[in-house]
Amino acid sequence: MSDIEIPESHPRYQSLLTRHRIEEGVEKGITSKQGLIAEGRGEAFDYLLGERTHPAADEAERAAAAHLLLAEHPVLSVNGNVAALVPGEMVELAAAVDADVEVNLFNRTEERLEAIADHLRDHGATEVKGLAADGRIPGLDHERAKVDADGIGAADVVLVPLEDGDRAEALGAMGKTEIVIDLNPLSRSAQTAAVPVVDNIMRAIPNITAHARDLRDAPREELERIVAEFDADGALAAAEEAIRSGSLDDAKTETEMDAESDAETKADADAEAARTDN
Ligand SMILES: Nc1ncnc2c1ncn2[C@@H]1O[C@H](COP(=O)(O)OP(=O)(O)OP(=O)(O)O)[C@@H](O)[C@H]1O
Ligand SMILES: CC(C)(COP(=O)(O)O)[C@@H](O)C(=O)O
Ligand code: BAL
Repeated sequence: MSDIEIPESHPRYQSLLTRHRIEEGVEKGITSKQGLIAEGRGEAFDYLLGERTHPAADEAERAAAAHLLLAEHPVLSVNGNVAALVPGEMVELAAAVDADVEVNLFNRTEERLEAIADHLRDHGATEVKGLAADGRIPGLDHERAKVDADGIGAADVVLVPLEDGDRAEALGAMGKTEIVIDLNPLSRSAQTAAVPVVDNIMRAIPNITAHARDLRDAPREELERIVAEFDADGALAAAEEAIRSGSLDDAKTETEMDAESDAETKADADAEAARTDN
């Protein structure tokens, strides 16, 4: 990694930190060079989204937590970018929802598989799947088809961050519920997901974990209600609207908008009353 220190006061500190983690990931043999390009694409969308978690993404993160808690066998898929950016956070989420962690790579090499598994173990993972690769996802011709039969192969809910739509579609065809994290609301993976989380993985994973901890003791009915009420198309539309309007900083939930409109009506009425009094 370059030795340049980024001051925390820099206005784009988080984004620069992210670049450095990816750069370091490449140097350690964890992230592919393609990962640098994928990071650049993600950054562009994050810039347009105001580099923050908007209310629709937070709702998706809560729905993701509910799905993971309800699952019989949840699995968190890890590629070279995910391992470089959020290794400890993925291990923490796995512990919070009792999920397996499985390495699954597009640019698959044995060296990188081993390096990522070691890196996850260094961050507290006790078991890392993906090295057996004794299962296959039907209908995929590339390396992402290789999965562990008792990992992604047997999962009912899979978290697939930051990757191509092909596998998201193929996993859906296998009847698995997919949670996708992708900053591009137009990507095929986000469009295919049961729960598209349009947010930076650096913010999304800790927030899903926080929701999971909050919901850990919730009755099953409440988790099922959160899952049933989640609107995937609405979440994608809200993200696209935030990008197009450039007004994410002002993005409000409907409740906030209603409250504001009530306040404005009251202010108008007060002003009118004051005029009448004079
Ligand atoms: N830090 C990040 N957090 C969340 N998403 C990210 C991050 N970095 C990159 N991305 C997103 O990850 C995706 C990686 O690109 P990839 O090439 O695998 O998919 P794609 O071919 O664009 O997707 P699709 O086939 O789904 O349309 C991009 O959509 C990019 O916006
Ligand atoms: C670079 C990456 C985001 C991940 O690649 P890997 O770590 O090989 O699964 C890939 O999906 C891509 O967009 O090209
Ligand atoms: N866009 C590269 C292929 C993949 O992520 O699966």
